[in-house]
Amino acid sequence: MDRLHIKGGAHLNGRIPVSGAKNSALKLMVACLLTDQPITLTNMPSLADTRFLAQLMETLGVEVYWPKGESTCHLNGAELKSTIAPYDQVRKMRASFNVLGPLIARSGHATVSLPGGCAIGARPVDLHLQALEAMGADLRVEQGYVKAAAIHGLKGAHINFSMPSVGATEHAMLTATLAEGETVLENAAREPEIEDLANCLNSMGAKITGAGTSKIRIQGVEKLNGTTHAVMPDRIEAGTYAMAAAAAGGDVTLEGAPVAALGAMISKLKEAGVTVEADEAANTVRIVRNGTRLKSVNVSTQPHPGFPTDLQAQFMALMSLADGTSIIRETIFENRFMHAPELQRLGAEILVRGQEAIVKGVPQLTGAPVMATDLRASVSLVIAGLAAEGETVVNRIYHLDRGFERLEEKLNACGASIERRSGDDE
Ligand SMILES: CC(=O)N[C@H]1[C@@H](OP(=O)(O)OP(=O)(O)OC[C@H]2O[C@@H](n3ccc(=O)[nH]c3=O)[C@H](O)[C@@H]2O)O[C@H](CO)[C@@H](O)[C@@H]1O
Ligand SMILES: C=C(OP(=O)(O)O)C(=O)O
Repeated sequence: MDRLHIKGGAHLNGRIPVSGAKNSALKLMVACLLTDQPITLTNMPSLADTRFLAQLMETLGVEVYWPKGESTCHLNGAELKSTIAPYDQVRKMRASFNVLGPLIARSGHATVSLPGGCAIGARPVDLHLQALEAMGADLRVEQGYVKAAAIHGLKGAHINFSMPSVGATEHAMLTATLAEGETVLENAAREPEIEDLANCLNSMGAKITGAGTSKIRIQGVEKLNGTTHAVMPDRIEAGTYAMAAAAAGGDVTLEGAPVAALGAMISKLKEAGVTVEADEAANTVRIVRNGTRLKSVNVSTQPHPGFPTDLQAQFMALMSLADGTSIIRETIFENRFMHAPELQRLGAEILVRGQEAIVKGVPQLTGAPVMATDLRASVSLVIAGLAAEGETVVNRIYHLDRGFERLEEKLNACGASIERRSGDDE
């Protein structure tokens, strides 16, 4: 298993290009199931998750042309050959479950394994299933699979989500594009990736309005066309590198950053005493911290436009070094503090009480062997390792490879010292 050896203590200086967003790319790939015409996605991040989903697409009969090292992915679902998404190809990530509705819309039936993804909470799929049932799908859950059929086709429906769910909103929106009549989604999630998906679907001929607000209307159409669409930049990757620069110190400019989507993160960094220069026209964010100690800041994760749960672990690494005590509340997932005991190995002082972590900042962290437990937890350990004195070894980095493209290369280009080695955990 690969691990990262990080020599901490160096300031980061330079420019980091932001890759396409994993959480957008995955749902955009699923959209190819809705049409028999080719879809071309540019700015595609080459990640374990996107490559793995490409394999599931191939199992379903989609022709995928995406050479290694290229950021353009061609998907052609002219003829689907299967409507079964097997356990082994769905269990590793959340987004793969979103093939269920599109397969029903396209073929009238589907059998899809219950999903996996980061182990950060119970993560039920009840809202996904309720939305599909409201559109007329008959569903049974048997032996870990959802078996679905819509003998009379899918019909538009009025769906009022009991909580905003990113995955359920996207799933319902994808499915409703080909349902008969109008679908209205109330209390929909407002994450920017939902807007990205709606823009792509509209360019395929869908009729979606309101994406990015809590009320989305989808007027079903008979057929969708192919398209070419650029995946939006990854706000979580951008936020992660912003926090890495803030923790290690230095002067880093993020290039191709989705500035408008980073509002909550930028204001928290500023509160912590970091200089942040965001330029929306140039799509850049400059992060500067030289010498001054970070200030402690409280944060509570919230659905967009609030502070994202996918940046909570990274912010905890940062607050481990702040002057004072900060309270970090996780309100989206019930088990997303697994990085706390690992950060403690580096000398962080963190007390977890239910949904709150109380972080008492220390002046200096010290390198140690740690273990990655999920995607964002892993990268929080990289951030802490960059700021720590001495060597940190992050074991089990396959989690990291799910969501960060060329992480060592990007950080080393700014002066970090990160080396990937294979072999047993240390
Ligand atoms: C691939 C992808 O895009 N993953 C992101 C997506 O996950 P995902 O789409 O899984 O997250 P959701 O927004 O659905 O989850 C939010 C909350 O709703 C709950 N819930 C969700 C669905 C459901 O049917 N029933 C239910 O109770 C979840 O357990 C969680 O407590 O949004 C999360 C919240 O921004 C991010 O952390 C993930 O990185
Ligand atoms: C939680 C994440 O991914 P997934 O939803 O696939 O588990 C994430 O990207 O942080």
